[in-house]
Amino acid sequence: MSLTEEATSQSLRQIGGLVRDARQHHGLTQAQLAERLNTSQSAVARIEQGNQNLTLELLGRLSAALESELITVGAGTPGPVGPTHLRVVGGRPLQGRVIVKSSKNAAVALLCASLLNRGVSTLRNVARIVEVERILDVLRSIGVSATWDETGRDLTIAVPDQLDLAAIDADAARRTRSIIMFLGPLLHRAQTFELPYAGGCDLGTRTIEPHMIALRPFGLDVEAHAGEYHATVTAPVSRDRSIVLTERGDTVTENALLAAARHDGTTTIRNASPNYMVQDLCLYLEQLGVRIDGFGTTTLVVHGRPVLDADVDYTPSEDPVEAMSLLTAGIVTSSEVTVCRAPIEFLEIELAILGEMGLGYDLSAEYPAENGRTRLVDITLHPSQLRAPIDKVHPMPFPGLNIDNLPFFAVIAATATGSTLIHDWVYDNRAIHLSDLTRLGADVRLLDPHRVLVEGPTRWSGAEIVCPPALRPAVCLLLAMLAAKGPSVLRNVDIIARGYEQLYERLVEMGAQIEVFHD
Ligand SMILES: CC(=O)N[C@H]1[C@@H](OP(=O)(O)OP(=O)(O)OC[C@H]2O[C@@H](n3ccc(=O)[nH]c3=O)[C@H](O)[C@@H]2O)O[C@H](CO)[C@@H](O)[C@@H]1O
Ligand SMILES: C=C(OP(=O)(O)O)C(=O)O
Repeated sequence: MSLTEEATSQSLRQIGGLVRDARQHHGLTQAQLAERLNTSQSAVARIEQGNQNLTLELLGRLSAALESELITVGAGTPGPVGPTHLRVVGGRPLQGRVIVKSSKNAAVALLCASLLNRGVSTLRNVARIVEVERILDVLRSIGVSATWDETGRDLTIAVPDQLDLAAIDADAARRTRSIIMFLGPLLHRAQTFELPYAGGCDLGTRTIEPHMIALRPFGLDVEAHAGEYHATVTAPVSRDRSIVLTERGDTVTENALLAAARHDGTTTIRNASPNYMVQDLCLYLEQLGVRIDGFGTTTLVVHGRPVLDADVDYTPSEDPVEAMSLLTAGIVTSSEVTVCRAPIEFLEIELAILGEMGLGYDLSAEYPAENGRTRLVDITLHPSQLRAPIDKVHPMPFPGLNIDNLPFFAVIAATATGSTLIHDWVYDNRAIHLSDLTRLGADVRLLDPHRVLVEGPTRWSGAEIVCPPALRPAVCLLLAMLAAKGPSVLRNVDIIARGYEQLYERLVEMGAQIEVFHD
């Protein structure tokens, strides 16, 4: 063996060791990692033993599958590296068409809902995002079989009769708030159980009290201590009941639906959220045989069935927040682009405000999403001179301006002439992150933790910024960098993968100049 061959083989063994450690850290078997990579278990075994030549492409897929950039190939020496960064050269118009992917928030609700089904749930066209992988890790850790098909888009989920809740992947669970939606399905399966605290983005305190109130009529009592929710299902439950949600929250409505689905009787949920992810969940539950009256309204009447056992096939709808992100990319770069498959019902208020601000756009005829209910359109943007809206921009539970779409209005307002007041009454810590836009030349003043005043138009300039620990504000910075002439660097962008699939690649396809790099 020559010296070069010796060095290569040593490098491959080192990489193999890193892959094995990372895989075990994630609690994955070789077969599970193989599934994520779309390869065979024997190929993973060869990689871990250092007996497999590695292309850059395979290294990239390994890093994505293991949720972290473990390996870099620089100057011939592999070694551990830190987070992912972006180098952006902005000021270039985008062009062409971009297709909106299916939603993160429906995907996580449907994954939790699959716990209700004794049959096999096939979920199609599921977003390949870290948030989905986290819930899948948790499901697999308790014994659920979840398999991607060979296209990597469709998931088959089969739940065993007995779940191994003691083996729950607490690390994955703590990194997502959606774990809270295990409560509704699990209260039918165990009299006592523990779940790790729900986590997620740093948006300030997010109460789970409405969930406790909504699930109490189903006999659920939860005590929180030592990093865990200790759940007991004891109280006797009546056949028919009416629940009034104290907040019209999305996941609390979903939790109430999940609990009601297997309750033998009728549950009326008042002040329910009719938002997009709730609608997807209702449609899936209907396929499981649960009748739900009031679809798309704030009063849902659920006719539960104690046993849900059906092989179902469901495709969640397109993500309105992704659509808003892509629209914002087009608006702030003054581009003529078409955002295809946008769920119009969940963007109407956003578009009405943008129309008032002077945005020119055309809508195609409506067509149905795969779920048969959600109305989609293609939105073509025309470069427009924007003016600030007369009234403040503020979110409301649906039907209102989507809370997750609000941050994008800060970037858009910065390109408009005049001052825009943005009022995020919802999250304590989200508006604060928008003040990072000043680093790119915007005039964004934080009036208090919930209100920012944006004065436009902005002469954007490039800068180097570290991503805030919040998904949407992080994407807002990236989009502002697309508007800023010259180079920018956005550091620690891994949080974006929590909710967006191939965002950079798709923006690059539209003409953006974005390069991924590591230290
Ligand atoms: C997985 C998922 O689906 N996540 C979405 C869901 O989270 P989720 O349903 O978990 O949202 P929260 O329950 O945290 O609600 C968001 C905030 O709004 C407040 N609140 C909500 C409703 C209401 O009527 N009154 C009220 O005050 C809550 O107290 C909280 O501070 O809804 C949020 C608000 O749309 C979105 O940002 C999240 O993307
Ligand atoms: C706040 C968000 O999501 P989550 O509820 O998953 O934290 C979001 O999608 O912006």
